[in-house]
Amino acid sequence: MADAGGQARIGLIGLGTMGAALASNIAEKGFDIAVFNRTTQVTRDFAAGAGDLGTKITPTESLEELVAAIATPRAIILMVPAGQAVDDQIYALRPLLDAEDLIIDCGNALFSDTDRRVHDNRGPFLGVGVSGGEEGARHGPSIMGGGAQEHWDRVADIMTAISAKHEDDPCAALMGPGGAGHFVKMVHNGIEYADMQMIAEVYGILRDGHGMAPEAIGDVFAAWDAGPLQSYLIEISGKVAKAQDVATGEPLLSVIVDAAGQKGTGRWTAIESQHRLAPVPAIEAAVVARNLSARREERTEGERIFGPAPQALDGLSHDTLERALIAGKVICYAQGFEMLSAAMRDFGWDLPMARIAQIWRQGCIIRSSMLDDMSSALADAPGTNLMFTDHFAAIMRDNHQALREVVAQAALNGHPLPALSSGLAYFDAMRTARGTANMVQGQRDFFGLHGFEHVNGKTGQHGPWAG
Ligand SMILES: NC(=O)C1=CN([C@@H]2O[C@H](COP(=O)(O)OP(=O)(O)OC[C@H]3O[C@@H](n4cnc5c(N)ncnc54)[C@H](OP(=O)(O)O)[C@@H]3O)[C@@H](O)[C@H]2O)C=CC1
Ligand SMILES: O=C(CO)[C@H](O)[C@H](O)COP(=O)(O)O
Repeated sequence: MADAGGQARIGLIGLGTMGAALASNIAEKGFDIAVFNRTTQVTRDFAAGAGDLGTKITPTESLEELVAAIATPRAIILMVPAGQAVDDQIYALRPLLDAEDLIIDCGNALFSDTDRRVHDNRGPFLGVGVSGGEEGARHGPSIMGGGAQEHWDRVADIMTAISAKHEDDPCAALMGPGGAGHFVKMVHNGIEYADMQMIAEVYGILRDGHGMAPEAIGDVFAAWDAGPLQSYLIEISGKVAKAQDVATGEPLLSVIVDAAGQKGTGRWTAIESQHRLAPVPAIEAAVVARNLSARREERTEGERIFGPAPQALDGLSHDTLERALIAGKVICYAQGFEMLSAAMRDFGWDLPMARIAQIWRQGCIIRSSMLDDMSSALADAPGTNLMFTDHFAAIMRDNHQALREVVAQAALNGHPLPALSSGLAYFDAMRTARGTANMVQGQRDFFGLHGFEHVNGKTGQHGPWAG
């Protein structure tokens, strides 16, 4: 689909893991694409390895050459690290572009940066969240667009064509204006963090509590992947557990250091949730767990001082663990969707909540068989916490006791379960009509005359201590 002058329909900058895969996907769907990478050899290698797709790909070795290779009005995708690299790239590109040329940041930008870039009046800009890792980018990611409708419309055919499909329904949509697309992608990653952490916590119980070998743990996850927990993350956890280290023949898990990396999207979700007064404790706990995992020397010293914590734990069946994870999974998504609701309220966005659940059904990291029902639940009861919708309330009724048993047994036997336990506390707090914040209000009024609301509805009340 080159234009009459033989120019490319779209350009892409950044041929790393995601950019190379996305460029190949775009070319495969029939769109001519011009590509550029900071390190020229990467561009040459990419073009040399493009095979049949080579006829659709124009490799370029300068920004000027890239810009000249794209039909006007131009559209150029950025697939470079979030932050300064994106600003630098925009700064370098804009002087070479026409006023109506569109820049599309498909990396994991902080949504407020995207908001700033959309509104900086330097030219059309979209911030687009892309999920699915390298495989998704190559064969069909989930795509969450943000920016003006008229700008999205200019590339909607490409976004739709390259996206994952769920029974022919494309997993690509415009979420809203400004940074809405990157906000939704950030929350997607927050849910991803919490779900991954809960799976890792159950892995710990199977390993340290039940003394199971990785291969056998992989079988358990594989069996769960055929039931209500069916999801990409459960599937790959089974595969990770079964993988072997090529050099030693040992289970791969036994040679991987227990310190989790992070690029920031989970941390941003946790921080932003506080600004929005949107409780997402399971997501926060997952971020904390990654931070704790990095404290390897201190953890080793702690074990020397106190002895190893996790003890054998025979009382929990696989069925109970599966049920606990089912409840945990619902809680992860409930917290994520609640955060999206808070963003709608605070930013005046009209996020398509049910559609978001639909475009997460394929292509993205948190794809799960539960998302079909989540989409229906969010459509039927907009604004309702997912845990309180008919379908998911029934799931929580059936499974929260298992989550309780797992958290209780784990606590008694020294297994740290930060995400599962905070998920349970969230559930219990959200089902308690009369909580304990009356005490906090009493304390605040005692030391600071902050006032409290009386149960009779009168506000600005004070205790006797206030005189
Ligand atoms: N990996 C994943 O699973 C996913 C990643 N993302 C997001 O996609 C974006 C790209 O990630 P990924 O492909 O994994 O990253 P990689 O590290 O694989 O690739 C980064 C690319 O950006 C280029 N680059 C780096 N710094 C600069 C700079 N200062 N100026 C210009 N170009 C630069 C690199 O060029 P060079 O060859 O010269 O180094 C390379 O082409 C990130 O925002 C990431 O968060 C989103 C979803 C999934
Ligand atoms: O966006 C992604 C998946 O959806 C990226 O893989 C991201 O890098 C994952 O986050 P982190 O590196 O912090 O684990």
